[in-house]
Amino acid sequence: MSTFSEWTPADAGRHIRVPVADDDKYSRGVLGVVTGSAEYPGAAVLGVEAALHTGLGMLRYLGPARASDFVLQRRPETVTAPGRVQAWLLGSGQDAAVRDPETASRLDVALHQGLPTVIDAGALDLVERSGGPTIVTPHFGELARIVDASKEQVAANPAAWAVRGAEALGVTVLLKGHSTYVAAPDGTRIVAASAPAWLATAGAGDALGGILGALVATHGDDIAADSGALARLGATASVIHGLAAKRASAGGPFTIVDLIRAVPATIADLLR
Ligand SMILES: NC(=O)C1=CN([C@@H]2O[C@H](COP(=O)(O)OP(=O)(O)OC[C@H]3O[C@@H](n4cnc5c(N)ncnc54)[C@H](OP(=O)(O)O)[C@@H]3O)[C@@H](O)[C@H]2O)[C@@H](O)CC1
Ligand SMILES: Nc1ncnc2c1ncn2[C@@H]1O[C@H](COP(=O)(O)OP(=O)(O)O)[C@@H](O)[C@H]1O
Repeated sequence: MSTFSEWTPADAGRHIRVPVADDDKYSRGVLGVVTGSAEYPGAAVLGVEAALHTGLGMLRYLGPARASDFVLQRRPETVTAPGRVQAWLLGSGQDAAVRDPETASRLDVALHQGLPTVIDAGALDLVERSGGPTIVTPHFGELARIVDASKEQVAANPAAWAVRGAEALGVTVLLKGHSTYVAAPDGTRIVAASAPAWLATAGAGDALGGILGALVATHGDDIAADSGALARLGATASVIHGLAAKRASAGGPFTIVDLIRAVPATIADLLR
């Protein structure tokens, strides 16, 4: 049985890139995002919001028109024209069974660029086409589907199934739950457990995807140099997400928009 090391706030603080005087919006990192659908436009809004609150140079949103309209209404900072990106966030709020042809084509183009890629929800079935360093973010039900197990089997031993997933898929697996297990094909094994159970609410995973997408877009060099970097960034995203949830909660319920609003102050605390 592999040993998972616990990711602390101090570890997370060391994996947040702070802009320097020479930076511009391109050097900080550009994230391309193909998420959301006519059925689930809210997932696109939450992922974009979360990425922008985590900090990055630019976000290009290239999802379906209905979702794009909502994203722009909420975040006019978003760029909706195609162009160069350093990383991709794909799949949140999409259903593989009803994917429209334009979104399918945009996912395909993204997956073939060989860039660091975060794959969530409806794009999980496309993982084999991903040409770059890849991290997938399934919940128990989604991992069970991918590795052909039952949800009960995964729930009974999530650490072991995260490892099995990483071995079977050959990519880094971030398995979401009360404790989040991150396993990479190179043997990196990390667990993050900072979230209150109030976080078990719709849209929480979409926000995690955005936080992770921003961290991946701003750490291109580290990811190219180190096969365990994506796992460490995944665990960092999970710690930021969990601590922002705690801050939004203050012991009670909260909305995912509240969690996202708490992300900048959470990051500032981690950097102190
Ligand atoms: N505002 C928006 O636009 C939102 C949009 N969203 C988007 O909706 C899409 C569908 O996502 P989804 O997770 O609801 O369904 P899906 O992947 O088909 O699950 C399959 C089965 O797995 C199980 N299961 C589910 N969750 C589990 C868990 N945490 N832990 C363990 N098991 C779990 C459960 O099986 P059961 O327990 O019923 O046997 C379920 O039936 C997706 O694209 C997402 O991004 C949401 O993010 C919400 C906000
Ligand atoms: N009981 C729990 N305690 C703490 N965090 C949880 C709990 N259940 C789920 N989470 C977190 O909430 C998020 C749920 O993600 P996901 O299932 O993809 O939801 P959605 O698709 O609705 O966004 C994950 O980040 C997971 O780690």
